[in-house]
Amino acid sequence: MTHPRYPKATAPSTAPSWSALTAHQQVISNQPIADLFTRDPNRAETYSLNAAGIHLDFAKNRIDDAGMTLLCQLAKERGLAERIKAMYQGEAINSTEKRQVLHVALRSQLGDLPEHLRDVDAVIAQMTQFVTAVHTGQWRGFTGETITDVVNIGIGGSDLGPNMVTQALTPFHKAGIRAHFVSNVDASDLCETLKALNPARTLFIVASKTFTTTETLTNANSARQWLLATLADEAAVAKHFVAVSVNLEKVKAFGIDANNIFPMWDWVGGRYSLWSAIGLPIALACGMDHFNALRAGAAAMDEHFANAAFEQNLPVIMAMLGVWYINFWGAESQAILAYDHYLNAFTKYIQQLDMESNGKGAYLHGGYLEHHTGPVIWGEVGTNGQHSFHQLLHQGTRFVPADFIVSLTSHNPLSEHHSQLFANCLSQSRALMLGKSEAQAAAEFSAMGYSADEAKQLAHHKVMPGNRPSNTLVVESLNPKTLGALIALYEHKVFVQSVIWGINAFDQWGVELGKQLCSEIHPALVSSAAAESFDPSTNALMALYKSVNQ
Ligand SMILES: O=P(O)(O)OC[C@H]1O[C@](O)(CO)[C@@H](O)[C@@H]1O
Repeated sequence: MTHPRYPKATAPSTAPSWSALTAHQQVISNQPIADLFTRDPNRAETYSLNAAGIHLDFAKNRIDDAGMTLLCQLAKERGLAERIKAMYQGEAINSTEKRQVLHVALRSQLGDLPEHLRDVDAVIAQMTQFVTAVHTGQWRGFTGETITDVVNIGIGGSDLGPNMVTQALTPFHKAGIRAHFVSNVDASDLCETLKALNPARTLFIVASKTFTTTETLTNANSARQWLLATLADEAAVAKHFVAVSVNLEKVKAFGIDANNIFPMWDWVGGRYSLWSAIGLPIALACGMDHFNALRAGAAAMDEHFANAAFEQNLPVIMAMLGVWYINFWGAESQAILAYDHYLNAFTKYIQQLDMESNGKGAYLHGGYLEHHTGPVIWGEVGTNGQHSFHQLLHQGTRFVPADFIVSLTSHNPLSEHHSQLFANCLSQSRALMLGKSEAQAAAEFSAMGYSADEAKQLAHHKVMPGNRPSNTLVVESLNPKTLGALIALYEHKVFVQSVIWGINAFDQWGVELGKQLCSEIHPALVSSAAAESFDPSTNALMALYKSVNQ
């Protein structure tokens, strides 16, 4: 990466531990992970930590004590302790947007909040009242029917978090109410969702921090038309639409009753907002008690993150191992492999959290980076991924660190399903670590009856290099509390990495250009005039669209 300006002063490579880590990587690069267990019989124990109901086993990593010490030293040299304090104390650490970053305040337990954040309690109280009213049938639709279906209309942080958590907490859903999520401007998303719904029993939540997001406003307008097509009275909107936003004026202009607005604040980033009223669909699906337990789980992780020494700090350890692989081993991606079907949407959620936060190329105080930042996040629930892309994890030429996530117990204890699932999870991390040597592979072919020559030749195709690192995160049970802690763990991991890299994890200017261009392209696309003012490729593709749509 070559950029014209590069301020050496803020580069992480100027930290004394950086060059020591570069040298240490050379020392350790030929060391099999399995040998680290031989050298240190207590490794499984010493490379495991527990906090907020989460057990982290990071023993299957290409790191030793000296390396861990250097990584923690790097965190210290980059001023991590001060940055954590600055975030918790409400300094405007989102400096490019001049904003505080206070998602941590959203999970403070009631009564804990300083004066200027008391609004959080007020919104939680408003949510509690509303959720109770919907659940008890006190809140009814325009024709007097109770609400059976809630449709959250939002995108990005106003969709991925609540959507993922609502799915993950399916075993905790209340009977009689279903949550749906519409995010895509593709009408198929909205139309397919509405197909099975009765307008008289449907409540829409328009979730948009800014209330300017085109996809959300387009979907909300179409949802309102769908509602009014049946209920045929503008007054129905007040009984079927609520909104969550910072932008109260824009919500009112849309026609949503002032009493139906759940406020949020500019100090909550979209991808960190599921703890605010953006979590309303979670609370409606599961009840306020479970929503508060989710917040409490996150609060327990917040406390651990703020107080534990770096050497025992789960988010710090995971973040520094990520830095180790990205900046010293050349890893370009990170697999998130949840062995829990309820975490089906977890990787997608982490994609926004990590990639929108740390997909950056400039230093916090200006100047371009000369080192890599956030990885490509990808993955799928186990065991499904095993029959799809794990081939690449095991034998591909790429180096992909993986996080395995698994529960000790199942919400559906059916015959041997859970033991099979758990065994598969352990087998994958073990296979990644151990691999298979050429001699082992050849012996397997010989045992199958191949000649010595054939066995030798075919062996290459069965060789697995091994030494592919992974973390394993274990919870006793996937419940609101452990899920809250798990999400907060990843939030803080991402923040720690941003501090090491010297970037701002809390802005997202990179998404703006596409929005700007769309505001130019869309009017030209629907105009009858030929599009000629764009690049030739774009002009030609617009002409193609117009040839069938006009
Ligand atoms: O809640 P809003 O303002 O509609 O924004 C939705 C999403 O759009 C983004 O700005 C990116 O396009 C995300 O950061 C945000 O979560």
